[in-house]
Amino acid sequence: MLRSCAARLHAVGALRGLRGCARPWARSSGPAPEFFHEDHSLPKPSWSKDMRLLFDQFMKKCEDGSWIHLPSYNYTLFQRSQDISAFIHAYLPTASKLINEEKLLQAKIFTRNFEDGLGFEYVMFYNDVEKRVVCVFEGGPYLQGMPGCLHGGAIATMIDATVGTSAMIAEGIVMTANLNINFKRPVPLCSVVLINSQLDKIEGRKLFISCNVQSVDEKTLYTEATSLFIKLDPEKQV
Ligand SMILES: CCCCCCCCCCCC(=O)SCCNC(=O)CCNC(=O)[C@H](O)C(C)(C)COP(=O)(O)OP(=O)(O)OC[C@H]1O[C@@H](n2cnc3c(N)ncnc32)[C@H](O)[C@@H]1OP(=O)(O)O
Repeated sequence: MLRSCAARLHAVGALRGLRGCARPWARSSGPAPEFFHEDHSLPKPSWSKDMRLLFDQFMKKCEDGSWIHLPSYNYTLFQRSQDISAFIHAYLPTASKLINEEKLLQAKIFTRNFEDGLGFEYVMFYNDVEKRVVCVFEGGPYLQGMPGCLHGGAIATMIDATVGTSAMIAEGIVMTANLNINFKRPVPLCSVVLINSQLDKIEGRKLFISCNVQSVDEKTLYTEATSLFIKLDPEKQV
């Protein structure tokens, strides 16, 4: 079991551009640039007390191996342009006709490219037995929607990232087909929330993952969501 869990986390690593992972579509090899080495899910001076407290609590749970801390980087997928190109041609051939490959060299994960403390601050943990990914998330002042509240799109983004991580761990290369969100209470800007996701079932290429967003004391249920992810089939012309 640990072996298969490690294999799937390895797949997530590959998706995030970690070094040394098997990438069947990759045509080149060699060391990754330095920017891949910074794990953005580790404590920073800009983190709030609540964020740090929850990080420490989850890291404690990681000690017996039941939970795993998931690293996170600010550049996406692959470190070399030919890798990106090979991936897109293999998995997204229709989209590839419209993609400007020069611009791809500048691509970054948008949740990881705000100044520290101003945008998305988050860290995820994974429990293989329970098939859960939990994200500790604090939305900074640049994510305001209604005055004093987190923008719904920012919440949707982090839900997508959390359930997407769960889907990638389970099945590798997936895309969101459906994300259904009920916003039940406004999330206060700059507060820490817990995004709890649960892999409910897998049917063929379809992965069903549910999710909720709660306050740290678990007294307020802010948001509930369900999602459908589809494992990409390189034989299909998506
Ligand atoms: C990187 C590290 C960062 C860190 C990790 C961060 C993670 C972030 C995750 C972000 C992920 C995204 O936002 S992805 C971006 C947003 N999503 C997209 O752009 C996807 C756009 N849609 C598509 O490309 C396509 O529709 C796909 C790939 C989803 C599915 O196309 P397909 O492969 O041709 O599959 P298809 O045959 O149509 O469907 C397969 C089965 O699923 C069903 N199905 C398909 N879509 C739906 C649907 N919306 N609702 C219900 N059912 C559906 C079909 O009926 C069928 O069921 P049956 O007949 O078999 O029963």
